[in-house]
Amino acid sequence: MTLATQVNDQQQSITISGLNKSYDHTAKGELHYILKDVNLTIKSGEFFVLLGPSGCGKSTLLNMIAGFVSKTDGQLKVGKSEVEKPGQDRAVVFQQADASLFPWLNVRQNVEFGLKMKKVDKARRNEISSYYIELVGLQGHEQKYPRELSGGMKQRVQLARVLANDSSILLMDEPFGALDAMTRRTMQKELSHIWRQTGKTVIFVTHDISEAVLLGQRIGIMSRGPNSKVTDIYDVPLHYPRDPGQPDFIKLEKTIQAHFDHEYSI
Ligand SMILES: Nc1ncnc2c1ncn2[C@@H]1O[C@H](COP(=O)(O)OP(=O)(O)OP(=O)(O)O)[C@@H](O)[C@H]1O
Repeated sequence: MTLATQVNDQQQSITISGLNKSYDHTAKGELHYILKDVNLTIKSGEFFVLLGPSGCGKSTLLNMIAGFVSKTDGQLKVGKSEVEKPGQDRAVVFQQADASLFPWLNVRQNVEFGLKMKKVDKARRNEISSYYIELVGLQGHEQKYPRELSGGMKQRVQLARVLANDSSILLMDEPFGALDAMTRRTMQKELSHIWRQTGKTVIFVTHDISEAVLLGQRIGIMSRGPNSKVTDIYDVPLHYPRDPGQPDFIKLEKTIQAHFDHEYSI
């Protein structure tokens, strides 16, 4: 089965220019910036990784793109439109799948939830959910409830639901951070495979250099906060699927590690 008509129909890039975010003021009454002068363009269909130390503002930036958090000033556009609120073109995958799955719905019902809200008819819902359940490797588990699933399986349900809703942009906030190493590696492989199959735009937040090099076409490095911004962008000129044992992979990992070592040594 192919759902090719369902994807790639909303191609749009993300343009961020002079973007600032402040929640409060300093003692002198000046704005205290979490993010200051963020400039970034993410191409449609790109797999872009945001990498930075804990607390630098990665989630804040992702949530601003999602429309959950408002900007203080600057420009943040998806396609030609300024982001002002959440939209169906953007979907967020959180670190904890538990918070986003409905415990009273089984796997298929969770995956179909958004489609039902959009009043997609039952036969089509079934077709779409079957496709994505298979894509994330959950066939045979359709009737199970979240409490009967492992952490990795729940994360797959979250991913299948987001894919079924057909947002063109996936915003992923450390989605595999809570998984054990083996499950995490499997999920990374599957996500990379799914991205290559669907052509969606992915913005993936992590503080794990190896994960960034494994998945991203480009890696945006965020500086330590406050006044955090994207200071450097690394291209990852490695073919997929990538092998973390490969010399060029290790070399890039080391280069990025040296970047952080340098920043923290000053
Ligand atoms: N609602 C809020 N009000 C005030 N400050 C906030 C709020 N949300 C986040 N912050 C602050 O913004 C900064 C960036 O937080 P954010 O969660 O974006 O960082 P992060 O890079 O995603 O961190 P981590 O990798 O640890 O998840 C932190 O100093 C945090 O305390």
